Amino acid sequence: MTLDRTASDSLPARRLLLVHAHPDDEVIGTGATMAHYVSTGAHVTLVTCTLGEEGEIHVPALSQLAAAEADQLGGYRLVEWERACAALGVTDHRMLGGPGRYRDSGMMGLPTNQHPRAFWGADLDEAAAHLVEIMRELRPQVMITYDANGFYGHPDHIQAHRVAMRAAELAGPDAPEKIYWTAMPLSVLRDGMEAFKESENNPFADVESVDEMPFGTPDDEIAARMDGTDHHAKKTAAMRAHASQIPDNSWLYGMAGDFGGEFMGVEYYTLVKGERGPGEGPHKWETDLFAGLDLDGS
Ligand SMILES: CC(=O)N[C@H]1[C@@H](O[C@@H]2[C@H](O)[C@H](O)[C@@H](O)[C@H](O)[C@H]2O)O[C@H](CO)[C@@H](O)[C@@H]1O
Ligand SMILES: [Zn+2]
Repeated sequence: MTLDRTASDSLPARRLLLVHAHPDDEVIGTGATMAHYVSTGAHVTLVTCTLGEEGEIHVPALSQLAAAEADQLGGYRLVEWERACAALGVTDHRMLGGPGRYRDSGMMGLPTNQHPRAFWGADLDEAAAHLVEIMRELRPQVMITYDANGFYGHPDHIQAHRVAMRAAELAGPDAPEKIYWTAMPLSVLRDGMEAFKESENNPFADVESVDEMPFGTPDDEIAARMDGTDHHAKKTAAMRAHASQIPDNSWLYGMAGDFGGEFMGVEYYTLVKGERGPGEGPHKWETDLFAGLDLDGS
């Protein structure tokens, strides 16, 4: 079967697709990876599934935009999201089904999960079809999304995982050859707990052990370590674009500042589809998500 030539013929040889739930997830979990691949000439496509309408607001002057007030936070976060993508150098950023198609479901168990447009209640195949269309257009070789728990259990993250994986099933020959899920090695979590012990803004303050965290992956189950410390400043600038969600006193800035690039500029992944390419270190972690792919014919 010969495929209709798609837009991908005119795109760079390496094409990366990321599927995230809300504006700001892209930078927190994968900002350095995105900046790295943009800077090395790959085509990076970000698909975000909701506008983040149910988010908290950490800028007092914007408090009336909240869902329970003027319900305008989604439109505001769309602009933050575009500015964050610009800071990372990402020009291809899309909302799944178009801006406003799927609504932020709120935290698990809240009544907002039942909103008629809540992403959590979306029809899986209908939502996946929007992503299949993008896969057919771009034929990305690599896709990044979350694990089945959505990394930390948020319903929109779980649904983003389900939609991304379903689309990869439906896309057939246009599906990504390699699929990664965002992850945090237990060794890094432990080091982070230790490093933050004396910090006044300690995100681990209420945690006795990493086993209490909703995320954490044994080091030998991690497949890739993306060192984007060269892009640590872009990631920080992109975080600042999400000011309604990431306040100036956020512990994330503490990570970026006090603990250097390891916590902010390095991002980790498990590999759930495709062959692992050559790697480095005791666990042979890949340092390139396109490692091992034949990019000539793709
Ligand atoms: C990083 C992320 O996924 N943020 C989501 C999340 O935000 C949390 C929510 O506001 C919660 O009430 C806070 O206690 C928690 O600190 C926040 O991380 O959920 C929001 C609502 O669905 C979502 O808009 C936000 O992007
Ligand atoms: Zn999120």
